[in-house]
Amino acid sequence: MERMIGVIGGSGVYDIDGLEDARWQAVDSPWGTPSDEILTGRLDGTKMAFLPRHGRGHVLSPSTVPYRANIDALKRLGVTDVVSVSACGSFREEMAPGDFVIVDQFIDRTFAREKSFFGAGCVAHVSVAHPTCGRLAGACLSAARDEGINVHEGGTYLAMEGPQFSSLAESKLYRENWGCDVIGMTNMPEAKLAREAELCYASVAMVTDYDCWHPDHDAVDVGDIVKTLMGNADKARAMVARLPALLGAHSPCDKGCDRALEYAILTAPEKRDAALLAKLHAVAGRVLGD
Ligand SMILES: CSC[C@H]1O[C@H](OP(=O)(O)O)[C@H](O)[C@@H]1O
Ligand SMILES: Nc1ncnc2[nH]cnc12
Repeated sequence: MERMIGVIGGSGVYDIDGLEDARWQAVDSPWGTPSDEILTGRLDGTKMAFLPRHGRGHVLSPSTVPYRANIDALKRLGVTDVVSVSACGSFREEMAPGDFVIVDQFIDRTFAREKSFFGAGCVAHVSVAHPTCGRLAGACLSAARDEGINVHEGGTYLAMEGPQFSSLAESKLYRENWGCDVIGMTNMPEAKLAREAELCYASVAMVTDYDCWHPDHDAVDVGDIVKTLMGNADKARAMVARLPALLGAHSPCDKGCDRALEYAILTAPEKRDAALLAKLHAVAGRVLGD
């Protein structure tokens, strides 16, 4: 198997540069239409695929991003490693606007999204105790450090439904009682779906603001966010450009992300739903067979 790095670009990140043989291609998925066409090409010889999460021109809200179609489409293209780059608010003074956080935990407060490829007719339960891939996250950390970015290793990301930002009471709850470090609206269920699809997943959260808990920042202002976003997006592209050299050739994931479904499917083979199995072909074909 050949390594292919998939990058899901969040707010402000609608393309990546420097790809050889670059082309935007439509990918069909039985889970719906992905957020946009996918930009494919090679970087330092490594296969790359880039998908703008909200679509070019930012047309999709966090609740309407087709998370299942996106992950399925990346898997269909041959992606082995998914790097999510996202804008986020910060709950920590030391995680300042412009800093990057290599997220390693999530609290999922989203409620209006499809969260699994599995369901009636093929039930599966994967572990998300460690929802990001330590190896891929480590490469992102090194890439960001090498780029001179102020980057924090580890952090808990509160995934909220949105699209409105948090109230002050929510912001204080997440920060003071739940110990969260950053907040955003998109990494869930994306990370859960990547795990179900046996893809390594890392989340690079790029701080744009202090949410509303901070005494000097009364409310989140999208105008301020956009100013910070532009600088963050340039840094993200530079960080991504360093990943092929850091990751090298493909090898089985030492954290087991690529075998997440090994013992996850509970539905007896004779009770499985043929239509659902057909939809699961790209995501779970390794364990379901043909
Ligand atoms: C920039 S305002 C809030 C918006 O930005 C983040 O999106 P993404 O995670 O795709 O970068 C945040 O989650 C909200 O969707
Ligand atoms: N404060 C915040 N809350 C939720 N999502 C965000 N994305 C960027 N800043 C955010």
